[in-house]
Amino acid sequence: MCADIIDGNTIASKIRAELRIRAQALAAQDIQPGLAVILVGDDPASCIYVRNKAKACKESGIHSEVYNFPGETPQDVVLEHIQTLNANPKIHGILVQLPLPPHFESRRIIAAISVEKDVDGFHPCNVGALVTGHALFYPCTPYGVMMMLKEHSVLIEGQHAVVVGRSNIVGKPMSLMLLENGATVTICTSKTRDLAMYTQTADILVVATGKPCMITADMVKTGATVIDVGINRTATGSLCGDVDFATVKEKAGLITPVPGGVGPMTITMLMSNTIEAAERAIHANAF
Ligand SMILES: Nc1nc(=O)c2c([nH]1)NC[C@@H]1CN(c3ccc(C(=O)N[C@@H](CCC(=O)O)C(=O)O)cc3)C=[N+]21
Ligand SMILES: [Mg+2]
Repeated sequence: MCADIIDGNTIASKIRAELRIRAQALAAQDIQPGLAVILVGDDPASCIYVRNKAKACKESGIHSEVYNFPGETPQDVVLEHIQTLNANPKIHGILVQLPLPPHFESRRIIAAISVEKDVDGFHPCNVGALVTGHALFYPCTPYGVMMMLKEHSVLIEGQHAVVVGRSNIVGKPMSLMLLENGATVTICTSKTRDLAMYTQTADILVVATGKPCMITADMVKTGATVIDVGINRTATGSLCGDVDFATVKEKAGLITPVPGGVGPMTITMLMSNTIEAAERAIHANAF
């Protein structure tokens, strides 16, 4: 068996074309969706992501502002800036690039973002809403994964989904979204005892551990859908995922590549959440 590839770039451009139409409809009402991105420090990977986000905004008709604070900025300065953005009617979405420098408490920073502008879906209120099935914003990476599954008509209801990774950004919300769609969900970590025993029974396997090539062909069921959320930079500067793509693609039914898989979808769903926030702001202002 040789897997079909789930092409993140192709699905992302299709969704972005739809988003541009929604942005044009907003423009006709004199509203331009606005996203503020806060970056603290100069981590090279974070800088690349933030640049990609700004570029995607431009392509989708979204106004974007990037605030790059020096790494040693006091937390209170950033908290105050978030308050200013919360009150700015031109800004519909606020994203604070993670990870933050060690002297920051990410929990406090995230909690300071207005719930209506939390396009990452990381605010505790939005996490609670997701848990109870009333999400305001789906976190961008798992949202992108769900769109990829939908685009390829992957059956979710009744299927066994195994998520490897338990982060607040990917693993936990991913598990909840698969559960919401009727999957039987198993959450593992990279340290799960006899991990292969679980992954071998997965109809849908989502891997987000940050451990390069940790999922090998022997760990995957023939015909499974394999989603690789990992982005690891090798010593030579190239990118690789958490899945050993070369061997797993010979056994899986569907598989995402790295790069060109989940990454472009993450940014696209950020654009989608920002446009959604701008559309909601019109209705809120109508009263
Ligand atoms: N508050 C916050 N929200 C995030 O959503 C967030 C974050 N912090 N911190 C970092 C992670 C990572 N992330 C990526 C987005 C796009 C690509 C992406 O476009 N990847 C390209 C390759 C890009 C490259 O060449 O490095 C691809 O996979 O094809 C990757 C990773 C968003 N994150
Ligand atoms: Mg995200």
